[in-house]
Amino acid sequence: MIYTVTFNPAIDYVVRLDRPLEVGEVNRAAGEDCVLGGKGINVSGVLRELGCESVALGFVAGETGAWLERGLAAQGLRTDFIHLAEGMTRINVKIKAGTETELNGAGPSIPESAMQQLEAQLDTLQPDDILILAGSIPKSLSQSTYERLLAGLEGHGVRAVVDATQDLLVNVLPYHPFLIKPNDHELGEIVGRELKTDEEITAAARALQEKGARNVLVSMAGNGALLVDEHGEVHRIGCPKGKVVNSVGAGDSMVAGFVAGYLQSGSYEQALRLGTACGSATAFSLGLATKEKIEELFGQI
Ligand SMILES: Nc1ncnc2c1ncn2[C@@H]1O[C@H](COP(=O)(O)OP(=O)(O)O)[C@@H](O)[C@H]1O
Ligand SMILES: O=P(O)(O)OC[C@H]1O[C@](O)(COP(=O)(O)O)[C@@H](O)[C@@H]1O
Repeated sequence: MIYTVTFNPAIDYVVRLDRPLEVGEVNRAAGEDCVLGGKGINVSGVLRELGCESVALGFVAGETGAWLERGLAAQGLRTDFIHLAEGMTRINVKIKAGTETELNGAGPSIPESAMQQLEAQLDTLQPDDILILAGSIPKSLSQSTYERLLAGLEGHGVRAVVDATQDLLVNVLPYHPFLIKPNDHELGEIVGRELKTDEEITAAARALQEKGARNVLVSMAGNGALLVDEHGEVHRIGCPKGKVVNSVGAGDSMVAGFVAGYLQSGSYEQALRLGTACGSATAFSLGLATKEKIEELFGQI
């Protein structure tokens, strides 16, 4: 079974302007949509489109949390969220005005008792299960939070996928995650320099492998992606052509496609192709990638 964990789920409030955003002024939207999101939840949504079952775990709170949970159930997603007694699941504002501006909320605090509930859920995972830890954590938690979960699972034979930034990601490397997926900017932040060429990206990805990561997938938005696999082989892929509508969730879609592709084929090359089809299918759609859009783009890669 595949489990995704979203510590800080979100309702993505996507607002479209038909002119550039004017900071400090009243801006009137041309239209708006609400998308139920958060990185792990997005991964679960795209996995479902690919015919892979998953359970979305994580923390929800308040009326927005109830809305999120109800909405995901209506979409047919399996969830097993922990309910926090205080606070509210955040609303993240995504402004599409030619360029994309994001305003992501802080999210509710997660008390130690709720952390322990999550650990009890993860204790039931079986060898060969896949655990996907994706997204930020509320400020109240330490940057060793993902590390703590992987330390607790050592020896269980669970394969971990981690999509996070900075220390939250770096701290899990000694636990040999099966896959990490920084984008090129996040990878640059980790190694402390701007990465401009494929050679520089490859060298930085290898540095994270030396610290313990098995496969490092570096996404580069419209420039495609680069994978350094666990055998040291470098795979480079571009993107299919299309009109970008909303790239929120493209990275999560790529993670879903990569995992599903690898489970189906055992091939990193195929995993990268399906990951790319899913990432671009989301970038070219208002919400997340659909099965039809993924199949259409997969045929073009
Ligand atoms: N503008 C785009 N055009 C085509 N494909 C895209 C675009 N943006 C993202 N994608 C696809 O989605 C993948 C992940 O996107 P990226 O923006 O790098 O992830 P993240 O959201 O994690 O920063 C890319 O590698 C690519 O396959
Ligand atoms: O565009 P990406 O990186 O795939 O992720 C998009 C998702 O991540 C979020 O931006 C939240 O990100 P964080 O958890 O890192 O704050 C959600 O609002 C959105 O659904």
